[in-house]
Amino acid sequence: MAELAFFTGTMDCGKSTLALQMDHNHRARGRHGLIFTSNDRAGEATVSSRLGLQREALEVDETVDFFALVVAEATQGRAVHYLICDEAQFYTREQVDQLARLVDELEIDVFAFGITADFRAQLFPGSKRLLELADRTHVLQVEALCWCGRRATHNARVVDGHMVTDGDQVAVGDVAGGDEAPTVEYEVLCRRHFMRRVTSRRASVPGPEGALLPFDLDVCAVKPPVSPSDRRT
Ligand SMILES: Nc1ncnc2c1ncn2[C@@H]1O[C@H](COP(=O)(O)OP(=O)(O)O)[C@@H](O)[C@H]1O
Ligand SMILES: Cc1cn([C@H]2C[C@H](O)[C@@H](COP(=O)(O)O)O2)c(=O)[nH]c1=O
Repeated sequence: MAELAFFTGTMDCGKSTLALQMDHNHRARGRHGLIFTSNDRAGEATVSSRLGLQREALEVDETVDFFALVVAEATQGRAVHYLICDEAQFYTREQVDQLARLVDELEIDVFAFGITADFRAQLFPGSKRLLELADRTHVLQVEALCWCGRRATHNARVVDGHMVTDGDQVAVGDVAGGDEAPTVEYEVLCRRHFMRRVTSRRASVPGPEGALLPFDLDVCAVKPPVSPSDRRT
């Protein structure tokens, strides 16, 4: 039975690595798949993992019709067994509907990968629709960590060293510590430090508390980093 599976998590939790591994495993068993991505950091039509793996892919923009594309492929004698869809947060709602149709009407497995929420903790359109439609949703097991040692759950955007909460939803960029100096930088944080806008940079510079994001949250103190053995599970 074909399925629509959504693999999600923060930035830098291993989604693209898993996407390439899944493609490898399915291809190794003689299945024919198509790999899609959108706005990968490494450039157009590429799925790249921070572990160094990279593969050519089909670039998804708003004109792509997954259903028509797969039918055209099959009509030319190349039956498609599965799709790998990276950076699926950037897909449109209609495109995710097309992916679900491929599963239900043509029995094609669709494995989608993407971050759930943007730098304001608001759902991306593609992720929202995937959460609504997927047969199963997996939060990746490799946890990216906040500077405090807790599990990171949020993606903060950092501009000129400061966390921002205004701007375009889409701004391609990397987490700090990547190979190249990013134009737009992101840092993964636990919820409490995301809400209080305490990035690693701010945590190391004692100063007044910043304004809270507009969420209803009890006051929580900024604590020094905890060692892995003291981490909460
Ligand atoms: N030098 C490294 N050594 C070991 N693991 C690494 C290294 N660099 C990155 N990683 C792993 O790769 C993960 C990021 O993988 P990637 O597929 O690029 O993430 P995502 O697509 O979710 O942003 C990190 O969480 C880390 O586990
Ligand atoms: C939070 C957030 C992220 N992005 C961009 C930044 C990266 O280019 C991708 C995520 O890629 P990854 O493989 O999961 O690291 O999304 C964005 O455009 N807007 C945001 O709010």
